[in-house]
Amino acid sequence: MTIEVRNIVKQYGAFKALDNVDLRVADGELLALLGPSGSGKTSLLRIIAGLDWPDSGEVSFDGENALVRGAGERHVGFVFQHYALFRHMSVFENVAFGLRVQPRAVRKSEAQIRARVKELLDLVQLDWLANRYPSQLSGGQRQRIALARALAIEPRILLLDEPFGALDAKVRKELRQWLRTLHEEIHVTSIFVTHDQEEALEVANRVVVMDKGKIEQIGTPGDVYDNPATAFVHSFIGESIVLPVDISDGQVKLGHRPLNIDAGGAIGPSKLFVRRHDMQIGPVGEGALDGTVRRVRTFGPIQRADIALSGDDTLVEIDAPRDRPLTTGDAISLQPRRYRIFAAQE
Ligand SMILES: Nc1ncnc2c1ncn2[C@@H]1O[C@H](COP(=O)(O)OP(=O)(O)OP(=O)(O)O)[C@@H](O)[C@H]1O
Repeated sequence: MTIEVRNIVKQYGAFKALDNVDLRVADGELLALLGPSGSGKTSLLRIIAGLDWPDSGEVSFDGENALVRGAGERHVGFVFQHYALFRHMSVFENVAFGLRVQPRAVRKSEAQIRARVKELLDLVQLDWLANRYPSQLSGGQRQRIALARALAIEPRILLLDEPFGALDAKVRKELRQWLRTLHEEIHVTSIFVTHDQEEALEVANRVVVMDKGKIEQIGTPGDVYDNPATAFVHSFIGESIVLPVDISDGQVKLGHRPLNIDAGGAIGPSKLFVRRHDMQIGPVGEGALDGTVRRVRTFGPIQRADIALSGDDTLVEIDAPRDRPLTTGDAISLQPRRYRIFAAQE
């Protein structure tokens, strides 16, 4: 099932939660909506689900207008962060629920329902928990059952809103892998909302980065990380060093210091973005910036160092491989290996 969203505007009073959003989701995609709190992710998901309506714009599923249908008629499965399972029902009955309440004309027989629930519990690898009650499950198990329940009605679209948000870091990581594998098996068009960039980059085929009700960039995880389209995307995804620069006559200056890097067409007050691991360390005077090492922490294969830049002591945090050991007090130079320059925003 393809989803097409066109020119969606959603206002709450004078506040625009969604400002002309356009999005096309291909059949079988696993798409992440990623953005900071309040960027409009949930508002967009609710409109696609049929739980809310836009002030203007269009939503279609496989080319058919979805806005004329309510949530119940859209054949959409949901999983939310706190998707309360029915406490008084066993795991089996929770998963069976959607099938039991279907209209009589399409309802499956008891034997078919039992077979379908068994199949779903196998799919989420929790068949051994069928007779337990929700209070007897871990948080991660509950979310997997919630997903089995959402899939019971064979939804054409699966919508997940921070499905792992309430779980601890280790369980989240396991469930990410699990969701990806599950999606490869079932291929239902899926959109999941997260504010966690690692989760989005690790799980999704494509990532939609949102800010202030607008889409900033749509791309593969590789695209949004390696080729951020805007300053916002660069600072939101991955850790970056951001330095205010000024560009005139093609020359990039940090304060009064010329940096000897290519301005790439930018003019006037701008921001230089460099990933922490993209700063090459060299002898003083041989890079774009000189500085002094202030502090070094070593973990795993990298050393993270605070460097005070010569001139105004601006501190930048860099990641360097351990084969070039840094010591507090070292005078060094930094040369951006890869960088982007964006016009400074007011
Ligand atoms: N019913 C409502 N009435 C008024 N304002 C609302 C309502 N629902 C959402 N908003 C506002 O719209 C904006 C977008 O909210 P939304 O829930 O879509 O953001 P989000 O990106 O999902 O954020 P979070 O990650 O915190 O859930 C927020 O500023 C929010 O306060």
